[in-house]
Amino acid sequence: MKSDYLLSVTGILARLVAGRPVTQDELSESYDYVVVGGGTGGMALGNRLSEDSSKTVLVIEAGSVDAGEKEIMIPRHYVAAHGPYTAKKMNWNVSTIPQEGLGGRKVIFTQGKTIGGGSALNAMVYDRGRASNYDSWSALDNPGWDFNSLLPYFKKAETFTPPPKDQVAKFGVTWDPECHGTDGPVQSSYCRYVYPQHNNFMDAMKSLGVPQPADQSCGDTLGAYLTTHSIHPTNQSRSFGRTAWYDPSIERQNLHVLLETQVTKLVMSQHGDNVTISGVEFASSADTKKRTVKIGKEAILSAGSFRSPHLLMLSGIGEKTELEGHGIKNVVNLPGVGQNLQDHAVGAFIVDQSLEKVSDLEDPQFDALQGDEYYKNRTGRWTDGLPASLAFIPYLNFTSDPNTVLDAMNATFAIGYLPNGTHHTVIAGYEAQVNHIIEMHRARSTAGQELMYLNGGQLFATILMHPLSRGTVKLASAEPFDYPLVDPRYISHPSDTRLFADAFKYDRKIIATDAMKKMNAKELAPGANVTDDTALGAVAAGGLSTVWHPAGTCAMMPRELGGVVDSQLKVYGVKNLRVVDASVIPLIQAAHMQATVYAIAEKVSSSHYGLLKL
Ligand SMILES: Cc1cc2nc3c(=O)[nH]c(=O)nc-3n(C[C@H](O)[C@H](O)[C@H](O)COP(=O)(O)OP(=O)(O)OC[C@H]3O[C@@H](n4cnc5c(N)ncnc54)[C@H](O)[C@@H]3O)c2cc1C
Repeated sequence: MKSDYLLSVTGILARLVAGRPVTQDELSESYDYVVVGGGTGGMALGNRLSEDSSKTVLVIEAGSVDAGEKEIMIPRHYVAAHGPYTAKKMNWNVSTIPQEGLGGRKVIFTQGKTIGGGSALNAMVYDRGRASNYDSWSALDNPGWDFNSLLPYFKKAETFTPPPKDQVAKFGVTWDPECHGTDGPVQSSYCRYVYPQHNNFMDAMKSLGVPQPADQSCGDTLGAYLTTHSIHPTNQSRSFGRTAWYDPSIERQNLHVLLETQVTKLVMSQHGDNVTISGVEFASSADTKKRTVKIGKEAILSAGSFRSPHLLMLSGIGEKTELEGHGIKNVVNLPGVGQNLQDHAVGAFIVDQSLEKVSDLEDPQFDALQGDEYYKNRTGRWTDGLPASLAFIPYLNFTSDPNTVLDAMNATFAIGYLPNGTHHTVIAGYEAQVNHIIEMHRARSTAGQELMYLNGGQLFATILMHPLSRGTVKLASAEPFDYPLVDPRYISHPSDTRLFADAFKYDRKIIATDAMKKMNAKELAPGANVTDDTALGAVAAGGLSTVWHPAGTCAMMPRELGGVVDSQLKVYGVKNLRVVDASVIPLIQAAHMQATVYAIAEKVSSSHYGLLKL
């Protein structure tokens, strides 16, 4: 075990242990940067910030580090990545509060609690939103966050590998190398196994006028295609926060990672209106003694869309009345904290089709053979298990009634569906967002739904890309080990239900295409007898779930629009505190999350925003 002594910038002689996580007793008294949460954004930051060997960096992660278990690493076991195995130690195991729109049902909300956070448990889809999505961030008064400005950071995080020749020949995959990175830490490649039914899907989509984009990473995501995943192309295993960012940096002597420790509060000093973070408080459990570590330069919250706002509130940053209601002194009155929660809800259309039996991994003998093939050649069904055939479809392309749906989204009416008592600045921010959503739908410059064609076409999953419903994250109590109350308020805006009804009707058009008829595709659910919008909406509500994409709860927007961080991701009213995770996304993009979170971390840790130079 190597050890060393370094002089930190604050002049404190610090004992730094390299090559492994540190224990609480091995911590230095002070670090230049303390990153709270070693998840998707946090571990990327920990890595990038510690590239400068003159800076000391501490990452504090509530979970532990995986040991390369098959449940984490192998695509075939993806479902296990948010199943019982990981539930024991890598998942926060939380649910939403009862959802009014879902008849009081709670939704289980998997959240990673390990190095890599969500990137360790997710379905590995590695994609980007449409250019207009990021351009709308910029238009919400965040200069520098349009697609073209973000593209270099998407590329910086990525090493892209094109599909093998046989896959190109069989499935017509296209790509544009100009839009990809070649030496970033995160691997992006195509799943080695592709269902033969992918071609039926592509043909069906084509016959309905849905094109295949040359490469979705270039800003034009609309259309149907085979997506890339964060998978290592050689060994067909997960590329994520641990493999991409933690493993390559843990040997650095200026980086400390403290595991199984929860940050409980930010320690502040206040002189008049000047608020500075002087340290962070942490503990390994509710029963153990709390300790603190000092901060030389900045604290960075990367605890995810539920826990970053939670920590702000526990520390006195948030809506005054809510905090005081829990006996917490309000240091900065920031009503946007924990508001503006957006998530991608999903509804299912179930299909019976007989082209090929696709669930044969349930046959233990077949599964074992496929396992052997995986370990020997890294091919076969074990390299699948993930969503791969996707279509991003503009709303006006699948609704039968374009004018009515857009009129019903009207921002002036939409604010009536926000939670009672929403602060006027948050309302103003929401109105601005809704206007952007309507504009993107009208111009067909974004997707209304992502259609996932799963298990070779046995399940069509509709994911609502731009929800108008907004939820909240609130304190359950002032006790830091009590998980906050998560209320996504699914389908609280009626337009969201309407989109699911429109999508189900469109699914019926898909299975009526010649390409699907060849597979004898037949609707199993909702069922042909369910036809009117109200009944289809009720079916959607009955089965509605999440694809675990919470965002927006520490939104990057002006303060007068309910924003929590400015366009440098600095928390308003505090001198040296940033948030770098999915919570800063002001308006959720029509895409999955991880590539965007990495791009955010890459951008903020580049010299552009001066984080490294402060
Ligand atoms: C099951 C599942 C499937 C998904 N599928 C996909 C997909 O296919 N593609 C995609 O792009 N996205 C997917 N996502 C979403 C994506 O993974 C997340 O949006 C992304 O990982 C969020 O990154 P983050 O940095 O905001 O938070 P996280 O990665 O969740 O990181 C937060 C970290 O902070 C830690 N933490 C929290 N509180 C504290 C505290 N008080 N003290 C110390 N540490 C703390 C947590 O343990 C966690 O490690 C999926 C997510 C899930 C859960």
